[in-house]
Amino acid sequence: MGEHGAVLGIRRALRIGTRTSALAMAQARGVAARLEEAAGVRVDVVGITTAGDRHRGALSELGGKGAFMREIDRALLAGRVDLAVHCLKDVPGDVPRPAGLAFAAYLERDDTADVMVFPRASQVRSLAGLAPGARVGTSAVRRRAQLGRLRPDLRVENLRGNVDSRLGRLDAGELDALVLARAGLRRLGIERAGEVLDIVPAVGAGVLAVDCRRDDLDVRKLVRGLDDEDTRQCVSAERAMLQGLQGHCNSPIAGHARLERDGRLSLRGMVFACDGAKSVYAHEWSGPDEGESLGARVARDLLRKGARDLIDGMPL
Ligand SMILES: NCc1[nH]cc(CCC(=O)O)c1CC(=O)O
Repeated sequence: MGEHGAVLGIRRALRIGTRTSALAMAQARGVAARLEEAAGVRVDVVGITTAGDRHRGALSELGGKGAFMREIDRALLAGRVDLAVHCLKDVPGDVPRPAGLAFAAYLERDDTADVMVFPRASQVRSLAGLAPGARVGTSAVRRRAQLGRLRPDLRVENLRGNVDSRLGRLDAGELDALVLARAGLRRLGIERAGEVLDIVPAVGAGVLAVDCRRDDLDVRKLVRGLDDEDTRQCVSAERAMLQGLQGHCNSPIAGHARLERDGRLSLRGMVFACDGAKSVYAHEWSGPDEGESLGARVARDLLRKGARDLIDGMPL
């Protein structure tokens, strides 16, 4: 047993709670493997079905917020699991996280690109190649709005469900194209040629966050070893912007922070009307370690430019 085995006392194995989708399980297994290697403890993955996964209808019927997290938060707080792995992109910005939990690590950011993929049988391989009025599947209003700006003629259809079932419906000919995160496809080991879309990513895109009980200092210390400092800086800015905008889990909001070569943080934020016909944009810089105030500043600028009406104009 490694150095941390002793630190963890009598706990000979740690349990990671996560959603049961193939993507969530693959992500959690990746984190488990890294922890096992770093700490020499056994790490098991426990799949937890959430209300959001069980529910087939519109998410608004569940009250929207946190439908994919509540059961996992409870399991973690109750000690049924010791850790949880979340796509930061899916963590709502308008509901506070439970006070007893803390993100102990943000893994190094993966790809943030949104890609358009096409049916295997189709000859079309680009957004520009789609026929007028072609059907494109996505459930994210951020993607819908930005597609509307690029190709207002497309028929964007609301499509929920896991990546595999979406691709199945695409290949079955129900849709002419689908927009997905390239990071998700990579983590699932799915090879599909697609076109990277020139759209602004979601807040937290491509970032996995590892959640722990706040008072579980042994585990927090161990998990902190997986934290990527540059990613933490960027997400602190993006999340502060989202909080400043009180964005919900499916708001028409895009935000992307980067660390410039000179060490400054840069944050671009955009808020759209649902068809993309209107939008507001802000881009600001700050020194390093000033992500929170940078995010607040960009949010204020967007609100001053009319973001509130665009966000509230969206049905949840
Ligand atoms: N809402 C689903 C979701 N949450 C995170 C990812 C992909 C990985 C990431 O961006 O962290 C996906 C799949 C997708 O949007 O295609």
